[in-house]
Amino acid sequence: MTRETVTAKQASVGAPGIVVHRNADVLAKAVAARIITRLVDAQSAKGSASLVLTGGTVGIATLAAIAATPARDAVDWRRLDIWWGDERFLPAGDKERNETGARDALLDHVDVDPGRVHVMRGPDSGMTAEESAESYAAELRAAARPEDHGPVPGFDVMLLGMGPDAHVASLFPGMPALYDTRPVVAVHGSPKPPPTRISLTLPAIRAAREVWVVAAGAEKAGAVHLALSASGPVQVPAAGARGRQRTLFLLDRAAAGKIPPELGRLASP
Ligand SMILES: O=C(O)[C@H](O)[C@@H](O)[C@H](O)[C@H](O)COP(=O)(O)O
Repeated sequence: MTRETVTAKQASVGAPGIVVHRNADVLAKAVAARIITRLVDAQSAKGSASLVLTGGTVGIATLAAIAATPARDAVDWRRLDIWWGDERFLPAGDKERNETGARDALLDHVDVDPGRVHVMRGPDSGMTAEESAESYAAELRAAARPEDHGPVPGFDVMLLGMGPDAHVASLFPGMPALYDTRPVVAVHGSPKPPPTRISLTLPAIRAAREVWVVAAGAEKAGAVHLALSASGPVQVPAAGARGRQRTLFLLDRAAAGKIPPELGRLASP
């Protein structure tokens, strides 16, 4: 696995770390290995772990890479809480749901505890999108502990795909969800179909111990550049995606093509 990392300058406290891989396939496999290690460490330290999943090509490819590696058996899947950063507001089983993609890629192939797989409900639940968002917020609040200091649990790892417009989850530039202080909101009029979604907001994203933004392809390079520069999160939502303890941008070379010079040169061209 070829990995180029930005110079040590980038590793300053608070600044996102950047790790660049040869291509999207190596990226997915490398993120899979990183997730497995992080979950094993968390379970060793505190007996359980929590992982927030994302939709999108890299997000789902990463889950498939986890399923494909024997190292997946190092994770105690029964002691893992699984959440979503966003969901398309579609009926359970719809192939366009992020949940369906995650189940097909990984969750149906490992021994998860169904009671610890926290899905964002669709219209088949009888709830409106707003009610589904409120229901998910209540589930998050019930899972939060005193040490989390808020209504959202301190997720060990939150995976976030990123769009070419620098959206993360279903937080699209300039839309009302970016001004919302609640942890979960309904999104209407999403520029990325389908139009109605449920999404964590930036305050909920920032409750995570670690936020890992994963992106591949030249079409993401501009958004990566903006997200790593001094951009405002309303116009560049990925610029607001920061973990309490650590933030990583896990990229392929194409998506890293416009890394700002002030962030250091890639270790090798
Ligand atoms: O519901 C969704 O669509 C995702 O959660 C979304 O945030 C996705 O991760 C990005 O749009 C990147 O998607 P790609 O990796 O397919 O470009």
